[in-house]
Amino acid sequence: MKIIKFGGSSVANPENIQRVFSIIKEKLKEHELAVVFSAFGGVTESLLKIAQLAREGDEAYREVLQTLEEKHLAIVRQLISVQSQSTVMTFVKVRFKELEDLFHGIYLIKENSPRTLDYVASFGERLSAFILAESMQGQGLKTQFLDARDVIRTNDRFGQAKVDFEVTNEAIKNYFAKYDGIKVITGFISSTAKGETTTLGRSGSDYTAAIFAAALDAENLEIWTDVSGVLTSDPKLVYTAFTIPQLSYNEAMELSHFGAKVIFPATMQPAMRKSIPIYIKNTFEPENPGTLINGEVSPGALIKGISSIPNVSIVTVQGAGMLDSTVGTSRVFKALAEAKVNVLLISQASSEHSICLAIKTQESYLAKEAVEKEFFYEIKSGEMDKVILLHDLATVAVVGENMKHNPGASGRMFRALGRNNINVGAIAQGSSELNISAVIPQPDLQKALNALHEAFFLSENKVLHVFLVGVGLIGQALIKMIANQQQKLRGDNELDIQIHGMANSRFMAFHEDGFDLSNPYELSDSDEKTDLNKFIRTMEEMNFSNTVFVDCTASQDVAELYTKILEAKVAIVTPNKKANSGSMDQYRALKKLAKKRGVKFLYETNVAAGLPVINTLQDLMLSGDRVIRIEAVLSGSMNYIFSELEKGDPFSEVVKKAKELGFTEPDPRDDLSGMDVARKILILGREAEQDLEFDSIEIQSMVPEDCQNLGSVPEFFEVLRTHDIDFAEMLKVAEAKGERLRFMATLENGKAKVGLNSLPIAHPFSGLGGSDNMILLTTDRYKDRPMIIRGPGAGADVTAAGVFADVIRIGNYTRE
Ligand SMILES: NC(=O)C1=CN([C@@H]2O[C@H](COP(=O)(O)OP(=O)(O)OC[C@H]3O[C@@H](n4cnc5c(N)ncnc54)[C@H](O)[C@@H]3O)[C@@H](O)[C@H]2O)C=CC1
Ligand SMILES: N[C@@H](CC=O)C(=O)O
Repeated sequence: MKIIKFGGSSVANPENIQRVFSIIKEKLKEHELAVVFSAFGGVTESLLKIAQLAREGDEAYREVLQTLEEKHLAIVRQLISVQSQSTVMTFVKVRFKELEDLFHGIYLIKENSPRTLDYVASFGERLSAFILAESMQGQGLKTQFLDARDVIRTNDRFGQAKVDFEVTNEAIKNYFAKYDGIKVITGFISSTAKGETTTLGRSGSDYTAAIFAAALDAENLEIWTDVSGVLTSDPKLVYTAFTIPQLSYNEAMELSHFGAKVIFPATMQPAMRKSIPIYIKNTFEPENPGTLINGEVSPGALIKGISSIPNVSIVTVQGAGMLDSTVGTSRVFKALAEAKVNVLLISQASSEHSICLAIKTQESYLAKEAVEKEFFYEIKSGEMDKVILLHDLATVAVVGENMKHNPGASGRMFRALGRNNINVGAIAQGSSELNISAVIPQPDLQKALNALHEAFFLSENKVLHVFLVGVGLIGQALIKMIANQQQKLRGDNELDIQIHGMANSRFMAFHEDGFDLSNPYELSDSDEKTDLNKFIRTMEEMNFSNTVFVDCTASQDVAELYTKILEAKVAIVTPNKKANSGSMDQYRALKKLAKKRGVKFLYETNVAAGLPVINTLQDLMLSGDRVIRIEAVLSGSMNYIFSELEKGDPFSEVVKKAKELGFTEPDPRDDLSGMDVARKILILGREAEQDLEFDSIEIQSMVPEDCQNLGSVPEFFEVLRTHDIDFAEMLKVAEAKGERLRFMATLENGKAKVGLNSLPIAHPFSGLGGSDNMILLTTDRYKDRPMIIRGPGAGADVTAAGVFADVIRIGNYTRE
């Protein structure tokens, strides 16, 4: 014998009901069955709502009741053939007439006792199970409708009645011995010895099914619902959550205590006592094996699932009065029990001076009142403090029997939370080592769940969630690189990089599961106009763990958002120099903020694209070196322009070519004016721990005066042409001296200079061609011969590769 139970969503409408019938018919091929039904979806809520309206004297109750009757009659019409409809129609109409009288009574006497409400609610299952039994009969199945009030005996605690198992088990066995056919049973309802209708409380229909399974020593119990079993975490918050194939009874109970909603612990008890396996299955995906809950502890994974409870408060009771812990603690719990406050988690410091309780926020005020009343005199005398409430919190719990005697689970849990800057307010671990739970800030809940899910279930693959602003030359090259390397990184590096948000100056788009990079997304297809604040808001709302904001623009507006981004504990990677070349105070503030928030702010490509200049300088400084002098060619475009000029092409053409090759800034005047190089030497100076402001840099501009204030770049090129001859002349003068023109930056004694230099052929910079950069670092340690870093310092690929390397660095940093 199998007991199968279908919840309200499974029987919400005729289409779903037909699915249920198919499942039943399939099962009947191999097993004897008894079926428990909940009320049709939404019916119990409607009945209770009508009772409330009637009690409030609101005549609208009649209309809602009529709609409910029509809903049932419509189901009858659709499920039962015209010839067989009349008995069922009469059954339904008689029940609704009774309900009408009942509600009229409530309307008149304005009273809704728990006893009345139980009776009202009972109609939901009585109607659904009867209609479904008749309908199954119509489909050729031999059924026997059973109103569970005839067999389940309870006390008179209306709303949450306690079952008398001795009487109930006997009655069930007798009933099953007496009647043939598939028993179609009302869930949720029961009765007292006096015949008063009672209900079994939350998830009462599951409980009904478990009671029957235990009484009949069923082979197993199947709970059919609208999700595919118990998932590793809440799928609305963790998109990678998956079905747990098997759970022990203890694991299932622990998961549901901490918020997993599929099964309610009390309902499992009767089946658990008899070691009856419970399957949680999905009516809408019957082929999915779902979750098996039984007495076994399956080997393997350290934990089975992660559950959470939102809207939690910490209630702290403290003071010398607690020092006699046996008395203090017991008085706290007595007061809470009397106030019917449910305690989710308890944490007590070894000093026994205080006790910390996690309680649902809506009950926390009651808890405070109850405890302060209990300790009234101690608080008055100063022996105890007033109860402290801390709100806007949530609990997360990792659950699994394999944590028992296996070190590492708590380390992994708190490392994952710590790496994601999630503050832990209280911790508890039962001595059974079945769960470790922590209280965290509510706004961090989704991030925490994802971080834990990754740490425990996807630990081989660290997921990095990227939000990219600036999908121009560098941004596009970066996307291509990530797309090409995605598989390899997943395999060899166990790093999964997903892009969830993209924006250029016109449009933005988001993808919760990550864009499919093998199929490039065109931002122009998005109908969402770029709004940078909204971009950041959406990124925050997605609340992923390990989030990286990548800025591939040259925009000041984007740079100004960095503070907000770092405040949100999101890492930043950028080739954009604007933020680091603002004021010294701002530069320091960003670094300080990143450190404070524990997130990375990486900008290796601010100087010399992908060449390792900034990291090298930082390493030198960290290891105690001191920079004496920096001499450098820091502009790929300017080096290209002046070295190509030597081949005889006109200056304006060479500049155009540098732009086409992706060496220049979006506006090439930023290069020619020396501004871009000035920003770079400023950043290098600051990395060398020197206090430098942009205004102090001596800059020689190569932009002719009449080109400076022109609007568009094409206009600029037009006018620049008229100066080709001047640049050709400049080159001629240098060549006549046997020298080369190179655009250089120097920093010495706190003074930075940027400009064009005529250099002897033997100078190391004279040999530089193409977009090459060269940086000579003279330091205390590299005094006789400077350290040299040389290579291509501009271009889409080398820059994107540098940005990519910074992103990967963050992936490695966030790894356990
Ligand atoms: N080209 C190179 O070799 C190197 C470039 N860089 C830096 O990389 C950055 C990007 O350069 P490119 O890709 O060449 O520029 P680009 O002009 O090709 O692309 C810039 C992108 O940013 C977007 N954008 C601009 N302002 C925006 C705003 N306010 N909001 C949203 N999107 C905005 C544009 O729509 C475009 O998609 C610049 O900061 C540049 O200095 C750094 C090292 C080398
Ligand atoms: N425009 C720059 C590239 C980025 O920094 C250059 O020419 O070097």
